[in-house]
Amino acid sequence: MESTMKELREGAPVLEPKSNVGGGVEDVYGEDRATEDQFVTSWALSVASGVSLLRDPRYKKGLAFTERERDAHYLRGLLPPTVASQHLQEKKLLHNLRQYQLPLQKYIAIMDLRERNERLFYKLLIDNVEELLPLVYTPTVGEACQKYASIFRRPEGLFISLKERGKVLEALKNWPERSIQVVIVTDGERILGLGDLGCQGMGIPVGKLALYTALGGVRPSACLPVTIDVGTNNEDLLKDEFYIGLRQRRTTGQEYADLLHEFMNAVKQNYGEEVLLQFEDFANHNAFKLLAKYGTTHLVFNDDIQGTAAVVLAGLLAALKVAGGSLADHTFLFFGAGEAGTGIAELIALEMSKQAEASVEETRKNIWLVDSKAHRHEPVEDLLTAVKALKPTILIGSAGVGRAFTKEVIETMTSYIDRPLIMALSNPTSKSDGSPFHLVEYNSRVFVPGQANNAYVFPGFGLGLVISGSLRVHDQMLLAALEALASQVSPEDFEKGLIYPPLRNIRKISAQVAANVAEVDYDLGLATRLPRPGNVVEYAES
Ligand SMILES: NC(=O)C1=CN([C@@H]2O[C@H](COP(=O)(O)OP(=O)(O)OC[C@H]3O[C@@H](n4cnc5c(N)ncnc54)[C@H](OP(=O)(O)O)[C@@H]3O)[C@@H](O)[C@H]2O)C=CC1
Ligand SMILES: CC(=O)C(=O)O
Ligand SMILES: [Mg+2]
Repeated sequence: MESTMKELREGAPVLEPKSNVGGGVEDVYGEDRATEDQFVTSWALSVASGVSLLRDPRYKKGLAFTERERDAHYLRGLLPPTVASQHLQEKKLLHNLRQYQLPLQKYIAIMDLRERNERLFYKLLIDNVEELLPLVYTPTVGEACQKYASIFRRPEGLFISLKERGKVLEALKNWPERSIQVVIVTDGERILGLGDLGCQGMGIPVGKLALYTALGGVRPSACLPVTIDVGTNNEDLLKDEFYIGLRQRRTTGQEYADLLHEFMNAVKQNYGEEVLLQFEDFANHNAFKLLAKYGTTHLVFNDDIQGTAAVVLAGLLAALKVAGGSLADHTFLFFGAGEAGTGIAELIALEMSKQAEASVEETRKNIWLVDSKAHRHEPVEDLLTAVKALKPTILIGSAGVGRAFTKEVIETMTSYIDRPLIMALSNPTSKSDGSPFHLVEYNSRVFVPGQANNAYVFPGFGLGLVISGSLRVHDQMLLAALEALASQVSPEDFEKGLIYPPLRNIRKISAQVAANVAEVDYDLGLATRLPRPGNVVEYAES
């Protein structure tokens, strides 16, 4: 004991970065085990101790510091005598959180926890994912973005505005972490279904990256949330005296492209070829262009287009296991022909062409998309007329418009098919048919509506790219990811009418998704972390 104490006081034993399988993902900082109730060595530039340790959100444990840690880290007298387990801290926090009436109050409380005690935040999120996901993520994060200026306490993530033109690399270098593996970037123009929230869109990359850690196991310090601020066309924000972003209308054209280009190149220059850049909540007119432009030079992934597509197709494949038949037996109608709708439609067409050995052009013929103007059909007035005319057997909502799937629409579908498949994807609740949904009790039976959300795939997908050191995203990886997700739906889930596995299993699901994605990376020769691990699932789980 004496010698251990001495060792710790004189500086904890140096952790040798282990070159474990593939290299580059070794847990030098102990973060991968961050939620375990374990002895903490507080690595910073120097070993933090005393008051500075108690104030360090990454290493502090509050009352959970053990007697041994209190001696080793000069904490004697700075804490009350009780040593509380992490489990007890978690119980107290959950109790406190449940006292708040409003979801936004809960959001503020949980994000405050993240600022105070990162380990406890992630532990809480991991253990209570079903309860807390709607706070950290959709729908509450949408409200938080709308009210971002008024609840703003301290900056989170990196803000790259037009003021940083020519200095983007400098701004990246100001970020305290060096080993970044995942960047999520938004320009705030299409935040969920809420439209242009400008600089206040930052809540989205921050929330999604919290899920990268909690759901996908990527260490927090390797995650970088970024908001590109090129102005906003939201008149209310421009008039709001508390607005935190650039007070000008959105820059477009060359100026926009130049800032994005400088950013994309600076990220690659600073963090290397294998850094994953996830585009999130860009408006339609930029999202497809950016993905096409940078898909060949960077490791980029658009969650709204690609992640959503993988999740929805996984749900369809799972549903077909119950309903029988194949994708080709169905007529698809999308309400909303944007990033989500067309992304899903294209992936369905690709999978159908694989299954039916037909051309993608041919398989697209069973898929219809409706926006506020109709196309390749006599113009139709509304969704109901479209349903009557096309008789879809699968209806997917991705228009960001609320209350569109009326009783009449559903009843029309049930008039020609016993069990239509209906997926309401739009977010958040105020702009949708209500994802996530409440339980429904009917004829003494309780129905649990599933939530088709890209959170089922992106954390595992990103982890797969990270652990294999992928250089590019390929459609085959999306197919591999969705197959992994669909395979996780158990007979018990089907029994309950579910086509997605419960979110409480999400870390296991993410590991499976990651493993499938990494396997494709290796197969396609796009992986740089060599040698290829023997058991990729175990590797992802580790
Ligand atoms: N569940 C999930 O995982 C995901 C959900 N989403 C949600 O899906 C929604 C759409 O996102 P995204 O596709 O990226 O957005 P886009 O802006 O790219 O697309 C929206 C589409 O809806 C159409 N639309 C808008 N208003 C109407 C209307 N009144 N009637 C018919 N069509 C309409 C638009 O076309 P036009 O304006 O020309 O009519 C456009 O085709 C959002 O609510 C978003 O939050 C997105 C990604 C993932
Ligand atoms: C879930 C998501 O990515 C969206 O609604 O934009
Ligand atoms: Mg999104």
